[in-house]
Amino acid sequence: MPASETNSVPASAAEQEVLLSLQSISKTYTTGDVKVPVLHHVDLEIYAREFLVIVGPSGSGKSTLLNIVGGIDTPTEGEVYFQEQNVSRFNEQQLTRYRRENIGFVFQFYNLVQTLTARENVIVAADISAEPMSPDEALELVGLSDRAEHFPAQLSGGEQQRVAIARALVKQPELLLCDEPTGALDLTTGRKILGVLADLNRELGKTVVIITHNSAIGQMARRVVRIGSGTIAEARPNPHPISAEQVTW
Ligand SMILES: Nc1ncnc2c1ncn2[C@@H]1O[C@H](COP(=O)(O)OP(=O)(O)OP(=O)(O)O)[C@@H](O)[C@H]1O
Repeated sequence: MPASETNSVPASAAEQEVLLSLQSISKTYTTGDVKVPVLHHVDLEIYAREFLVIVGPSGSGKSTLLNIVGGIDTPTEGEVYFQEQNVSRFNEQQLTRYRRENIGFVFQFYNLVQTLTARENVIVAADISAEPMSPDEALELVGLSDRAEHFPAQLSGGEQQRVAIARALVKQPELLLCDEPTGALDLTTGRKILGVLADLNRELGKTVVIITHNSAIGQMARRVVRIGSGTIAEARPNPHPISAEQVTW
């Protein structure tokens, strides 16, 4: 695969369709009298069908940002627009529907239900979705059809992460949000998972956002956003993204 085909974000700015927009987002956690300011007036646009990597050190606010994008958390100030909808004004019920219909989450430690097989983990997600794809198709897309009847404990870390990706994907969401998806994996397995995500971006046109402290992963994206101390320190185009197999750390 040529490096230029590693993701499908449009080459020219004029073609870029904004899928989600964060407008002056601030977040302060309050526990009793203690206030922890985490995000400070963050502006960020996520483009439809892009493969975006957000990098930053531990504690810089990456997960908080991703949780706000995904409707798991709400900002203290600012607006979140998904297409034309103001997500930051949604009530709990609307947020639940927003997450179910539009967002697939992939976490560092997979978060699978241990008592369910791979297929059943995917079926649970399909069952609460408006227009799911078939669970078997989702497992096939991540190359795990032959392990569908296995329980998480019978699968390697990389295989469990594939199940988690299938579970995120089965809902047919527009946006896949991945929080340190390779954080618990070795380099070889991590590359395979990144390859699966790049394929879903390129072949199905899914918008993929990866947050990570691992700046090497940024080399795969056409655009890398660097977050530091709760602000966007840099948003940099990468004209020569590399493929997942070429990433090294
Ligand atoms: N619910 C919460 N209540 C209070 N403080 C919180 C809460 N969630 C996160 N924080 C604080 O916000 C800051 C940013 O956390 P966040 O998890 O967003 O960072 P991160 O960049 O994802 O870090 P890491 O890479 O270590 O996961 C940290 O100082 C954290 O302690």
